[in-house]
Amino acid sequence: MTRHAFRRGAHSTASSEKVSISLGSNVGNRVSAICKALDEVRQFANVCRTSFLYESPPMYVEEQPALLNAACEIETTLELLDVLQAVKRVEKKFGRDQKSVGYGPRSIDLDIIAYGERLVQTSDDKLVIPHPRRAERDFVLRPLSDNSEDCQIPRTDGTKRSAVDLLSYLLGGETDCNLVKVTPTNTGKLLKWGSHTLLMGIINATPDSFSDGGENNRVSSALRRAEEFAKFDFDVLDIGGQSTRPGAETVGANEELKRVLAITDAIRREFPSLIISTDTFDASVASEMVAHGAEINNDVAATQSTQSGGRRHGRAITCSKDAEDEVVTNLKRVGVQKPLGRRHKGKVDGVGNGPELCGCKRKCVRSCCTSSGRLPPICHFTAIWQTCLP
Ligand SMILES: Nc1ncnc2c1ncn2[C@@H]1O[C@H](COP(=O)(O)OP(=O)(O)OP(=O)(O)O)[C@@H](O)[C@H]1O
Ligand SMILES: Nc1nc2c(c(=O)[nH]1)N=C(CO)CN2
Repeated sequence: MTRHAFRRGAHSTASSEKVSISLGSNVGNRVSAICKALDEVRQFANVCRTSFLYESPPMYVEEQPALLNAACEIETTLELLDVLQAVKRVEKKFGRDQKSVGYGPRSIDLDIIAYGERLVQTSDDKLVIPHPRRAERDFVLRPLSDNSEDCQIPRTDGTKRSAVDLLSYLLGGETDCNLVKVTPTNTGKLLKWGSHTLLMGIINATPDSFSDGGENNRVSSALRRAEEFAKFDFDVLDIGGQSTRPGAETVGANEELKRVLAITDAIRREFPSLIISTDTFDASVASEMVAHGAEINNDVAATQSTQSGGRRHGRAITCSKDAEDEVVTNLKRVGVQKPLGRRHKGKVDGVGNGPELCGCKRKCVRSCCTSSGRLPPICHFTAIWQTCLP
C-alpha cells in the first residue's frame, strides 16, 4: 500500500475490534471450503461467532452454480489493512485468482463487512469499510443477522443500522429471502431447512432404553428395524448405545462402541441411502461412528458432557470428520420437541412409536416443518411422539 487517504478512523488501536466477515463459495466442496477458510481465519484472529450456512442463488452473474454463504464475527488487534491482507492470503491459499471474472465462480470469497464502527475508504478503493455493497446483499445480511442482532454497522451520515434492520429494509418488511438455511452432514450432504422434513427413526442398541431397550441390540434385529423404517420412507436412523434414561448408568466408550459399531456397519452396508446419526454424548464414540459412515452427530448434551470435554457447541457450520469439534443437531437446544408437540397435539398423538406411523400422519409430520420453515430439517420421531402424549 503506497498512499491512501482515509476518510475516518484509519489507524489501529491497541485494543481489539469486532470484525464481521462474510464468506462464500461455489466451486468444489463448498462446505469444506467454508470450514477450512474459518480454520484459516482462526490462525490470525479469535473467531467469536459463526452463522448458519445458507445456499443462495448467485447475484449479479446468474449463470454459475449456487453459492454457500456464511458469516463470522472475529475479534482481533490486527490493523484493518492487515486483516484485509490476511483474508486475501486465505483466498490465495484456496487458489483464488484475483484476476478472474468479476462476480464469477469462486472457491472462496472473504469480504470484510465491518470493522468495529469505523468508516474507511482508501483513495484507490483497495479498502472500503463497511463493505459498500452490504445493504443490497441478502447473502451477507442474513448470515450476519445470525451472529448478532445488535451489531451496528455505521453509515456515512453518522447513523448506524443493524444487519437485521438492513435485511428487513432490503426485503421490504418480508422475512423470506432467496436463501435456504442448510445443515451439512459429515459427508457434505446438505439438509435443507424448511423444505421437507426428514423423519428420523431411532435404533437404541441398548439393553435398557425406555423406548425400545433390549429390542435392537443385536445386528439382526437392528437390521430388521432399519428395514421397517426404510420401508416407511424414513430418512435418518439415529443409532445409540448409551441410554439417556434418567439415572441410567454411563457405560463408557468401549461398551458403547461394542454396542453400536457392528450395527452401524451393517446398516451402512444394507441401507446406503439412509442418513446415519450418532446418538451419543461421548465425542470419542461420535468420532468412531463418523469413521464408520455416520453423517450426523446428535449429541443431546451439545458437547457439554464431561465425555465431550466440555467443548463449546458449534452452531451449524459443522461438517468435518473431526467429531470432537462437531455437533450438528442438538434437539434440545433447537427446541424441536416442544413446538412440534404443541402444534400437533391431538393430530399425531397416539399413533405409535415407530415406523407404524400411517402414511397420512407421516405427511402431517413432514409438512409441519415445511410450513414453518423455522425448524431444523429433521424430526426426531420418538421425540414427536413423546411430546404428543396427553
Ligand atoms: N471491505 C472489503 N473487503 C474485501 N475486499 C475489499 C473491501 N473493500 C475493498 N476491497 C477490495 O476489493 C477487491 C476485490 O475484492 P473481491 O475479489 O473480494 O471482489 P468480489 O468478491 O468479486 O466483489 P465484491 O467486493 O463486490 O464482493 C479486493 O482486492 C480488495 O482490495
Ligand atoms: N449468492 C451470492 N451471490 C454472489 C456472491 C455470494 O457470495 N453469494 N458473491 C459475489 C461477489 O462477492 C457475487 N454474487
